[in-house]
Amino acid sequence: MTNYDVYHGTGNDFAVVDADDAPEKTAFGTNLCRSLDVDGTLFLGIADGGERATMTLVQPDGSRAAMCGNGARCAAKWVSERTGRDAVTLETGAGPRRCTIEGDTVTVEMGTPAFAPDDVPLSREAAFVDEALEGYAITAINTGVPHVVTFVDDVDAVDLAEMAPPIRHHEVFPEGANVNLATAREDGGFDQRTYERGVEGETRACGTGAVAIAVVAASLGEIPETGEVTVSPPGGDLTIGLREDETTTLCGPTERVLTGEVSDA
Ligand SMILES: N[C@@H](CCC[C@H](N)C(=O)O)C(=O)O
Repeated sequence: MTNYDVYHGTGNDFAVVDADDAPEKTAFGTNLCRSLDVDGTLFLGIADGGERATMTLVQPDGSRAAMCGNGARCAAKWVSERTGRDAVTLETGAGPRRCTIEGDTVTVEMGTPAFAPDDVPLSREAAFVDEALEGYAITAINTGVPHVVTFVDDVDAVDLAEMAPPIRHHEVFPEGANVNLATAREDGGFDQRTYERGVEGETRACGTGAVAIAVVAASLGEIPETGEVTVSPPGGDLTIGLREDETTTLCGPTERVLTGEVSDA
């Protein structure tokens, strides 16, 4: 039997498994996603007494994602509950990500987002900034994984399940893209809805997507280039920090919802 915990970060939910307990990750992680109906399985390997941990995300379709903002928040909370530490560096496919834990609130250093075609990646040599694609004005960015952001009058008035797949699978994105809708609110924040690659559907929150919305909004002159902005997916509020050195942070609540065990067979 293998033990697991289920956490969510603003409604983005994950099974969390000790990497040492699961020699095979892809089939095991995919099956766990499907049986628990969660957005991903995180395999975590604590190292250096809890100073560091490796993080591998297996998604419901069997794919692996280099980075996951809400997954990183849940992972840091899981490590903290085992080590008693209030900080951990997660080794992700997108590089090391320092996380700090204060009670149930976790902040992740999300690094520097990139618009360059090789970084997103794009199958062309020019960045994709506020340009029409499949009927929407979109901007493409990598915040650890590829994202598309489009600003609309009302995120809830759009049929995300219908509009997102042609963009998510468009040939201009050789590795695909997560698709984010954003609506500016009068309080300076943004409403968010995200269709996620790997889940192949809408999730209740996406951390790398929230960072993408804030950074794209700043780059288009919609909000100041530095400071904090609240981005609100259906699952709650996320605080995005935009720094002068162009690095970003993601902060929000986490919650452990259940603990269980599953047969390895
Ligand atoms: N939910 C995540 C993003 C997970 C990765 C994404 N589905 C992909 O395949 O790129 C987040 O909180 O950032």
